[in-house]
Parts: sequence; C-alpha cells; structure tokens
Amino acid sequence: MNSNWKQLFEILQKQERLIIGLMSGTSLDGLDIALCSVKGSGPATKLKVLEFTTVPYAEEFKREVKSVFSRRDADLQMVCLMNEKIGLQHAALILETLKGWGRSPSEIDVIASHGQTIFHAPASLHDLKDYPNGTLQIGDGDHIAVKTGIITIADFRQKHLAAGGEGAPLAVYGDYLLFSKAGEDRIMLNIGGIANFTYLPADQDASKVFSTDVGPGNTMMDQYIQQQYPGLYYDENGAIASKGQVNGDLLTALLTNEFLDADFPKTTGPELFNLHYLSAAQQRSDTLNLRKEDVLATLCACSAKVILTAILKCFGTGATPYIYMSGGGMHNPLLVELLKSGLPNAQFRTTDDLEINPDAKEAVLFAVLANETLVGEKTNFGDREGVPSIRMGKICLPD
Ligand SMILES: Nc1ncnc2c1ncn2[C@@H]1O[C@H](COP(=O)(O)OP(=O)(O)OP(=O)(O)O)[C@@H](O)[C@H]1O
Ligand SMILES: CC(=O)N[C@H]1[C@@H]2OC[C@@H](O2)[C@@H](O)[C@@H]1O[C@H](C)C(=O)O
Repeated sequence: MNSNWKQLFEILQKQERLIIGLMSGTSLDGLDIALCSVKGSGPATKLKVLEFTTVPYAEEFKREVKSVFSRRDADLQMVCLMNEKIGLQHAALILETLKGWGRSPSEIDVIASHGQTIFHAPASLHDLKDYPNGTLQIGDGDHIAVKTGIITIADFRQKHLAAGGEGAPLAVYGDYLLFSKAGEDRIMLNIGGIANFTYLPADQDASKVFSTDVGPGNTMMDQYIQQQYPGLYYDENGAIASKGQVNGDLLTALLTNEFLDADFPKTTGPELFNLHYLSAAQQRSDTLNLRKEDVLATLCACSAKVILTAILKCFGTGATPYIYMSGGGMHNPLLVELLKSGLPNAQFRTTDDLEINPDAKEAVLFAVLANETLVGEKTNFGDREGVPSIRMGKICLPD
C-alpha cells in the first residue's frame, strides 16, 4: 500500500483525530486556525478546541486578496497566482502557529481548509439563464499539504453545488452534529461579513434542520468604515454608529431587495451587499448627504433588522428560542442590543456556553466536515433543496 494511503488508513482507525480547521471569511481580517481533538462521528461527534488563534493578514497581503475578492473585473493572472499564494501563505501561517503552540506538524492528522471565497454566484444572484449555481474558493489544498506535510482536505463547497445546493451555508452539517439538543429550539446565529443561522428544532428532526444566509452582518459597515475612515478596519464596539441616528428612509431603502424577501435556505455575499448597494439605497431614499455616523447607525440597524426578520419568520413572535451567537458581529454591543430588544422572549447566549469559542466556530465547522469525510456515515437530511445528504471536500496528499 502506498505510504499516503497507509497513513490515511491509520488516521481512519484512530479513536481521536487531531484536525486543524481553517477559515478565512468575507471580512478578510485574517486566518482562523482551530486545533481540534475529534472523537467519533455523526451525532456522536465529540469535539474539543485545544488551541485557537486568528492570525491577522499583513496589510500588503490583504490588498492582494482584495484585488481578486468579489470583483467581476478581477485580473485573471492575479486570480491564478493568488490561488497558489493563499495556499502557500496559509501553510506558512499554520507552521508558524504550530511552532508557537509547541506542537509539531507530525502530531496533526489532517488540515481542513476552507480557502478564501473570492466569488459567490448562486443562480439567484447572477442573472445568466442556463448557468448553474457557482462559488469559488481559492488557496490550493495541495500547496498546503506539500508545504506542511499534513494531509489536507479542501474545497468543501463544490460537492454541495454538485448535489444541487448553492455551495453554502455548510454550517448546518456541523451545527446539527455538535449543537442539536432535545427539548431546545436553537438558532446558531453567526454574524460574520454575512449573517447566517442554523435552525435546530427541539425534536432534533434532521429533515427540518436548515442553515440560511439572511443578509448583511458586518460587510457593509466594514466597507463603509474602510472607505470613509482611512486607517480603520471596522467600527470597534459600534462606537461611531452609537453616535449617529438611524435614518428611516435609508433603512427602508436598504431593506428593499428581493433577496431579503426570498424563502430559506438562500445564500448571498458581498457581491450583492456592498457599497454600490448602499449608494443605490441612498439615491433612492434621497439620503446622500447624511452624516457618516448616521449612515453607520442605519447600516447597523439594517443588519439587526434582517437578522430579526429572519428569526421571526422561522419562529413567529411568541416563541422563545435559544440563540447561540458566534462571529465577529457578536462583539458589537450596539448590534447585539438591537437584536435583544427585537426578540425579548429569546434567550441570547454565545457558543462559549456550548464550549466552543465563538470566534473559532466556523473554523471548527470545517474540522467537523473533514472528520465526516473521513469517517462519517451520511447524515440524512431528507429529500430537500439546499441540504443535500453528502460528505464534502477533496483529499490532498503531501507527496
Ligand atoms: N469589537 C468589535 N466591535 C465591532 N465589530 C467587531 C468587533 N470585533 C469584530 N467585529 C466585526 O467582526 C468582523 C469579523 O468577523 P468574522 O471574522 O466573524 O467574519 P468572517 O468570518 O470573515 O465573515 P463570514 O462569516 O461572512 O465569512 C470584523 O470585520 C468586524 O466587522
Ligand atoms: C460562499 C461563502 O464563502 N459563504 C460563506 C459566507 O460567510 C458567511 C456566509 O457567507 C456563509 O454562507 C458561508 O460560510 C459559512 C461558514 C457556511 O458555509 O456556513
């Protein structure tokens, strides 16, 4: 048997696997690296986060990623080169981080790499007839495997597309296995660049579980801050938005879009929710001259409103779901306050209460997906659009 398969075979037999989950999301702030110990599979999965860090991207690297991110006019040569460069950079960050943790690459069984989404084009967002759903993550897995010497599972989203999904959100596959609880209606709410949630019903019926994007989380606030306040990357603790006033006309214009009214599950990205979206809404509502802090207050209110509307659509007003938050937006007190006051009956918690660091949650998800690819039996989510019963990812070998 060749040595790669022998090693894989040994990994499959283990009681406990050490898996590094990687995530670099739409905020482009850095690479999340979660070292997880994973036992079992499927609903019996037991996962512990042993180490976690976010390694911030250097400014120059951020600029390079941005040059190909979410742009229809991206230079194809740069896309090609960044596929390799992101892979190499992620490998270097993993090796450096392992060193800092006092661990050697030989201890790690598998890396689960999400890569960097550079374009997301579900059929609902592109208007090209006769073209399928599309999404593209770059940061090649073979580069990570060769440079680290660790078997790498990468490119998770293509199988989801191939099986009829939109390539996202994949959170459902991990959330159901890790967080579903009998007797508790749960919403796993992740507020990243895009806000999304997974609904986990109290009866744990897999055929009712789903994940959906709901709309902008931090993405438009971040883009506006970066455009209007050079040197700032985001509105820390909502400090600037807190000084502004929500403008009702702009808010109504921001909330007027087909995507926001569409049924679940659905996906989106900064391809829709961006500064063009904001300026078109400002033009329609005749609010181009608003103070910057008022624009930010309104963008924050918009994110809160899309999340609230989606959760209410899922549960109705009288319900008392448990909402477990994760993602950078949960550190924005203004946004969280708006959510709490809009859902007075809900219990707000974070995934910390479920022993998963909320900033690590998406990286952990990919560790779970890789574990399922290796040893999972398919979870049956029923015959439904958007949640195909599949295992995902491509296996990249070091030699
Ligand atoms: N203290 C804070 N105050 C306000 N906002 C914050 C704070 N900390 C983080 N954020 C927000 O969280 C963002 C990063 O969130 P996160 O890393 O979850 O996004 P992501 O994973 O890149 O996005 P996605 O999940 O859509 O791919 C920052 O860009 C910022 O907008
Ligand atoms: C195409 C893509 O990268 N989508 C991301 C993005 O970030 C949040 C939201 O949009 C979600 O749909 C998805 O990521 C998470 C991890 C998911 O697939 O569940």
